[in-house]
Amino acid sequence: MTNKRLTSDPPLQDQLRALVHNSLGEVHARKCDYVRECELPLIDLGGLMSGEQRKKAKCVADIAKASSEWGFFQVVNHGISRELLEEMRREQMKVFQMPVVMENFAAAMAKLARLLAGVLAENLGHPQSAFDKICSDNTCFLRLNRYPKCEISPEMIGLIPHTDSDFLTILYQDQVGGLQLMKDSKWVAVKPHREALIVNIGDLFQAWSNNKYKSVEHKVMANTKMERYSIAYFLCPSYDSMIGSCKEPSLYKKFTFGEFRKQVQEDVKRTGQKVGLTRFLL
Ligand SMILES: O=C(O)CCC(=O)C(=O)O
Ligand SMILES: [Fe+2]
Repeated sequence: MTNKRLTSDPPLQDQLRALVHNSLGEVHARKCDYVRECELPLIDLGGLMSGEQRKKAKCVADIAKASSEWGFFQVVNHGISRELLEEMRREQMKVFQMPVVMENFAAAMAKLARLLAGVLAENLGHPQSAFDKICSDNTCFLRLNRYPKCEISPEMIGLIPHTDSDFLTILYQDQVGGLQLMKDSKWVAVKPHREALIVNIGDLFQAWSNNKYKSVEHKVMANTKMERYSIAYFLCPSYDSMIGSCKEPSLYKKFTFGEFRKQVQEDVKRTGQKVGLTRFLL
């Protein structure tokens, strides 16, 4: 993730600048005509709703006239409240700010994920930078999860049991709860902590660490009263990165992240389930 991408607002500003620059010659080559401001035909739609036939007919005639003479018109008394329009505008502005916030968030998560992966690598006698080169901003990603409430049953699954196909995941969850993980062959529910982010080891770290670190099955149960939101950041290597074991004898065959993903996708397609790391056991 480059600084350029972070500071560019709108995101494609550089490309836009080049485009404008290239087309400027063309614009100046044409004669610069004076553009007059106009007032579009303004139609009061109150007439349409009125019980008075005469007013209604006048309104219809105005619409038809503007449609044939201008092909454009503006309407007032249209029935859409100012509050709704303004609320929508505020939401629109948020949507357009979203990519910038997301990029900043992903960059901060990436830094933390790399720090933790480095510490775990060092603990097994490898340099802290073991994953710096192979982890790629192009394959790391954010997943924005929403779990609607389910009033019918507290047993409703929000996200099926799975392990994560990455090195390490960082999860920012709200206070609703619902995340469960396998501990000593039993499901346990994670108690939300307002200040804390959750970190879990993924399949690639389990393979790299030769089973020292565990990629544990987890799932999400839907809440009966509240919807739940979480954001997960997945630290992944580039697809051609070879994932070997950090020590011999290795329990797993060597594989690239690309091969691993392909195998997972094929298994899911064929059996409806992820088989995961056991596919690569020696
Ligand atoms: O929402 C959660 O708590 C977990 C999400 C998760 O496991 C995932 O996105 O892989
Ligand atoms: Fe997960």
